[in-house]
Amino acid sequence: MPLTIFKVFQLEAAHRLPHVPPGHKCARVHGHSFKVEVHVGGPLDPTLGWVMDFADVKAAFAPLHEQLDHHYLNDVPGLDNPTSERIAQWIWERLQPTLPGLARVVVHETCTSGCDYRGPTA
Ligand SMILES: Nc1nc2c(c(=O)[nH]1)N=C([C@H](O)[C@H](O)COP(=O)(O)OP(=O)(O)OP(=O)(O)O)CN2
Ligand SMILES: [Zn+2]
Repeated sequence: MPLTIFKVFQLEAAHRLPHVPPGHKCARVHGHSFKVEVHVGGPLDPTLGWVMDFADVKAAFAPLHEQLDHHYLNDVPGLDNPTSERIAQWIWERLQPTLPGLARVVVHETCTSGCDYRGPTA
């Protein structure tokens, strides 16, 4: 990809990880201020001077933000085990059909941890 652009989204959500060993802190319900980066690659439009309008990235992500923000992620269909990895894949699968050039979905679960997903063929 010659150029990639990205947009960052913030979402507040709760989750628990149902398959961690007994006593693991993440077995308990807890919340995060997740940050999601959506990266889109492609050629530069010579007239507009951009890969894609940031507003189009925001519009594509909006229905997913609606499903995730201020929700208990374990209740979201397809997210019964909402690790950073599964959340990144979940977003990719739903975004890819409507966002040509999707290159990366990065989920920051905390300030220090997260997942960088570049699609199933990367
Ligand atoms: N590979 C993964 N490991 C963990 C995930 C995950 O999604 N993928 N998730 C968690 C927990 O949900 C937890 O909320 C985040 O874990 P952690 O980074 O350990 O959180 P801390 O804020 O306690 O981290 P410190 O930087 O050590 O303070 C666990 N593991
Ligand atoms: Zn967590």
